[in-house]
Amino acid sequence: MTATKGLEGIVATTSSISSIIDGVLTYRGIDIDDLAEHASFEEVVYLLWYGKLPNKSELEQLHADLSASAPVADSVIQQLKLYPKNTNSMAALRSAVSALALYDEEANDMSPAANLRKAIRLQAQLPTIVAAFARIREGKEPIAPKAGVSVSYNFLYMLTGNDPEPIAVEALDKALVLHADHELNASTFAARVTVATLSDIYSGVTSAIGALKGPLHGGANEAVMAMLEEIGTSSDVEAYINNKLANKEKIMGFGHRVYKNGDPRAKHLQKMSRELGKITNNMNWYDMSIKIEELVTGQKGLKPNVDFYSASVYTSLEIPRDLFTPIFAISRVSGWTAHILEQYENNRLIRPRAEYTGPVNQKYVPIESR
Ligand SMILES: CC(=O)SCCNC(=O)CCNC(=O)[C@H](O)C(C)(C)COP(=O)(O)OP(=O)(O)OC[C@H]1O[C@@H](n2cnc3c(N)ncnc32)[C@H](O)[C@@H]1OP(=O)(O)O
Ligand SMILES: O=C([O-])CC(=O)C(=O)O
Repeated sequence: MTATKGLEGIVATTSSISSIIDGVLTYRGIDIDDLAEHASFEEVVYLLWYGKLPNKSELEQLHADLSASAPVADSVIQQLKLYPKNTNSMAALRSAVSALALYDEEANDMSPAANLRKAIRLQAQLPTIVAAFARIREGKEPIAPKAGVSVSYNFLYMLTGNDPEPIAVEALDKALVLHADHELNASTFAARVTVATLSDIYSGVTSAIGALKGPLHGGANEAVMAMLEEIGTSSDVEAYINNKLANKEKIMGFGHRVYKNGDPRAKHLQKMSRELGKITNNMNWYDMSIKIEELVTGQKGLKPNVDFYSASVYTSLEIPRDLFTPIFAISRVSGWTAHILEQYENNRLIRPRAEYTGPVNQKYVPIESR
């Protein structure tokens, strides 16, 4: 038995949800470029869950269901108020999502219909939790979700209490479309491993949030912004990046386990970053990002991944840096739940093997002889 480090190249499941073939990302067979251009986030959520684009009435029903499910149990909001004010935002989200299960009477109902209802509640309630957490830690009251608006609109509204600008809603919506699913990435795999024991959907999503939090995965978008802030201006980019590369340090937001010729989502986010920079009259983050890309791609051949330009996009939308990864979760919960439902449909326990590298032929030594 020989281990493959990081399971690179191992095909661990079949799935009909999303694919990356020859560098092309599709959701249910539709190219991400097509979806980024034309689809709303809710259409993508429907596509991931049901395997087809919704017609008008199906989409209206999904909007209505998400709207009706967006309010979060008051007990969970009260718990958020008890978290230390400096709690890591992904730790808060992980804990609150785990707590949602305690107040859901269907939490352990494993029927497909109940699991779909829980997927809707999870999709609807993650934005409410993230926005409530962001306000509570600033000493403000959470804002109740608004009925009849999109997930993107509602999230921005609940964050600030103001009706967001259409351009901001459009930008966030496109970012959510781009982040919704990604084959067997680490957090989706974590979700599938958890529910393959026939554990519940809340346990699966809680595992996934824990996996997304790390800086090698979803946490990279916050690390990118921390880097941009640390560098400060375009004129300091070259020295900073050269020094990092000389020290063999990783540049966050670059590289990918699967894409070696570039992440197809990055160009959409780069374009959004430029457009939002122009609109907000602050091209600094975009200009720095372009310079970093030139240096890292030029010297290492590494291309930006989805996390790189999303950092400057969210900053232009005036979203605090430590909400970037929770926003990733707000989008990716659509993919996680689609994969969880698919796992339940055709389940088998996921239990690989380890190549043992420890000592052999050891004997128990009585404690007085050690
Ligand atoms: C949504 C997402 O999860 S997208 C990924 C987000 N993560 C990041 O942006 C973090 C930075 N990137 C990375 O750490 C990696 O590229 C990963 C984790 C994304 C992929 O990792 P792996 O497939 O395991 O590649 P691995 O880390 O082994 O890198 C291969 C080589 O490229 C180098 N490399 C990979 N990424 C980077 C980077 N961002 N900066 C500098 N060097 C890098 C590694 O140091 C390694 O070099 P070596 O062979 O000389 O040791
Ligand atoms: O697929 C991966 O390994 C990481 C990624 O880009 C994602 O989850 O969107």
